[in-house]
Amino acid sequence: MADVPGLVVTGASGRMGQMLVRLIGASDRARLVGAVERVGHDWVGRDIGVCMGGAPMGVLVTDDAGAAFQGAQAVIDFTAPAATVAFSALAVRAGIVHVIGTTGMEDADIAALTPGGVTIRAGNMSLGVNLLVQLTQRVAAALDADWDIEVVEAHHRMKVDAPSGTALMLGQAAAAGRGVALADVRDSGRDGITGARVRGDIGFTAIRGGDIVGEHDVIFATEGERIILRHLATDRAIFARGALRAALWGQSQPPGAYDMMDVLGL
Ligand SMILES: NC(=O)C1=CN([C@@H]2O[C@H](COP(=O)(O)OP(=O)(O)OC[C@H]3O[C@@H](n4cnc5c(N)ncnc54)[C@H](OP(=O)(O)O)[C@@H]3O)[C@@H](O)[C@H]2O)C=CC1
Ligand SMILES: O=C(O)C1=N[C@H](C(=O)O)C[C@H](O)C1
Repeated sequence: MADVPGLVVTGASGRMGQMLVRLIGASDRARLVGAVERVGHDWVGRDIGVCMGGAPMGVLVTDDAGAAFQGAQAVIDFTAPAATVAFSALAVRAGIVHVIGTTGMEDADIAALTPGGVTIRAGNMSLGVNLLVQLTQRVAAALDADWDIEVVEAHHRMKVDAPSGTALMLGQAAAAGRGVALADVRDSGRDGITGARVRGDIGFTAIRGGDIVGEHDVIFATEGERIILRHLATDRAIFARGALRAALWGQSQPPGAYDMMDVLGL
């Protein structure tokens, strides 16, 4: 196993962190060499496998990301925007691939990522959603603005950002298909006397409840008919598998900023 890439998982106690630790632990194409949590987290200093309620995995949770990255080949990072920006500098310094699943990143966060390394960032790492992004762009390109475009997403009650990263990917694809910038046509969070829909706008609606893993509809609605493109995620493993694939793919890439379309060859 020593000849397969060593991976670090940040936010190791999180929903995605634990999913990734399990996936990497069971993989024969990568090995887990680090698990990072924030300073003061009660898992720090303990074996990650035991913390997750299983057998020891021989990796102690650390709050020292810089040390964890040294000697690894990649870090898989599903945390929060400020943490991801900080991990970016440490990943480039350590010369390792940075796979970023974190969503809710503003333009300023993206601009603050440290250049010079291999960075793979996507608001959704699943094959299905990345195909849906392409379909959305094609359908939007085929239809004119008589067709209203609405993106509806649903997630679990603990999600902190809206619209979801996936919804924004889909909105950007629809805007690209139409040949417009999403920032010019984005309509999020209707409430009250909103007035009639503006022709050409792309609307976003976010539902939050229970344990919904992630659901996305792109609705194209016109007089007398509707087209709905839909992706339903029922298992977070789809995101973890995509992230592991990205970390392995990144090992043979020159420095640059990549996304899952690059990884999947779409
Ligand atoms: N791109 C994709 O395919 C997917 C993206 N996501 C995104 O991934 C992110 C995480 O989602 P999820 O796992 O559900 O969220 P969780 O809240 O369950 O996990 C986030 C983890 O990151 C930790 N964290 C936050 N800040 C730091 C820090 N400074 N240092 C170390 N650890 C830190 C949190 O610790 P603490 O609890 O102490 O705050 C927590 O353990 C979200 O942005 C989500 O939208 C999710 C699924 C798929
Ligand atoms: O927070 C989540 O859970 C998810 N986040 C991503 C997003 O914001 O789109 C991907 C997936 O939908 C799950």
